[in-house]
Amino acid sequence: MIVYTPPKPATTIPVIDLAPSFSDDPALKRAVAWEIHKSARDTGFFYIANHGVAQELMDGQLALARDFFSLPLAEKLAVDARKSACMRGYEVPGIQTLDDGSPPDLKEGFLIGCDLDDDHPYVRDGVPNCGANQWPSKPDGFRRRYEAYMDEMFRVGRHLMGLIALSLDLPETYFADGLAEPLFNSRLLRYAPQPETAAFNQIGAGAHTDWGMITILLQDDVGGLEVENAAGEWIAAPAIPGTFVINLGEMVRVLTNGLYHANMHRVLNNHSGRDRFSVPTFFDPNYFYEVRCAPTCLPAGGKPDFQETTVGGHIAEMYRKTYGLAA
Ligand SMILES: O=C(O)CCC(=O)C(=O)O
Ligand SMILES: [Fe+2]
Repeated sequence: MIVYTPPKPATTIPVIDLAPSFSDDPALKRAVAWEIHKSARDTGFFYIANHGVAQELMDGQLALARDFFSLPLAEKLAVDARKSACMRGYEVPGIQTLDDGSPPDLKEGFLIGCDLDDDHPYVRDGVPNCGANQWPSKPDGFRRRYEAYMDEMFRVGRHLMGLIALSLDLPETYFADGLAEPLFNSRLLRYAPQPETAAFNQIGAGAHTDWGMITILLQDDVGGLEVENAAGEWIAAPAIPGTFVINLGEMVRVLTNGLYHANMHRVLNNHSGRDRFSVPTFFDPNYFYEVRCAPTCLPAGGKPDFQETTVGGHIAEMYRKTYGLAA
């Protein structure tokens, strides 16, 4: 097991330069993996810079969100997620409650995931949350633009999973079995300025932890994302030009026996007077990949504290809970 103790509760989220991790020099890769290790032991959040995603593509994806949400309501409702058995498409404000017990989130969204047609064995077998996307006819090129963005998210997601493996003293290819066809969900989000009439504790996105392995978040310059540190204080994760925010989800806790954190975070949009747009992409190994404690995260003879689980099963369960779909 790797010995490291975070010195004190974080007050900021670190920026990790990925450039050396694309080199063939193992020492350079390991140095980046070590930076990931430290932030994963701390808040489980870090920014990545020099990831290779073109600024144009990042700006274009935020523009796609703005263009879609600016459509008249009737056009957005043409792809209403409530019509989709696998929750794809437009999410009206208030449809999700990420913080159980609080009022619904104020955000408005659009969700895509693995695009599986009716003949796919998962769909035929009724595997929860599997099926086809609902693509809107406007704005122009919506599907092409979103898919081009996702190609890059797959590249970054696979690369990060390799670095996370290295950061745990595992081979870089440790997750390769599960990453040929990753399970992913990605969403466009719009956070209108919080109305004065909002209920107590009703915010853009209620406090929650993410459900899968890693989240790759693109955000505009409005700000409002906050992360809970080890002292229980909310610290800001403001926009830093050219970066993505990466955070670890609940599956990483299982993988590392709690060594790496999947911290609470939330979104407020109280002060800007503008809409905030963001694009979180949830990147995971395939649906039936079994997540269990990695051999390097247990002392010899130790028993893991967390039950092993499949990525897809856990995510489907969390959809049911947060969208009020529980049977
Ligand atoms: O919009 C954001 O900045 C974060 C969104 C988020 O935490 C989520 O969708 O899980
Ligand atoms: Fe989240």
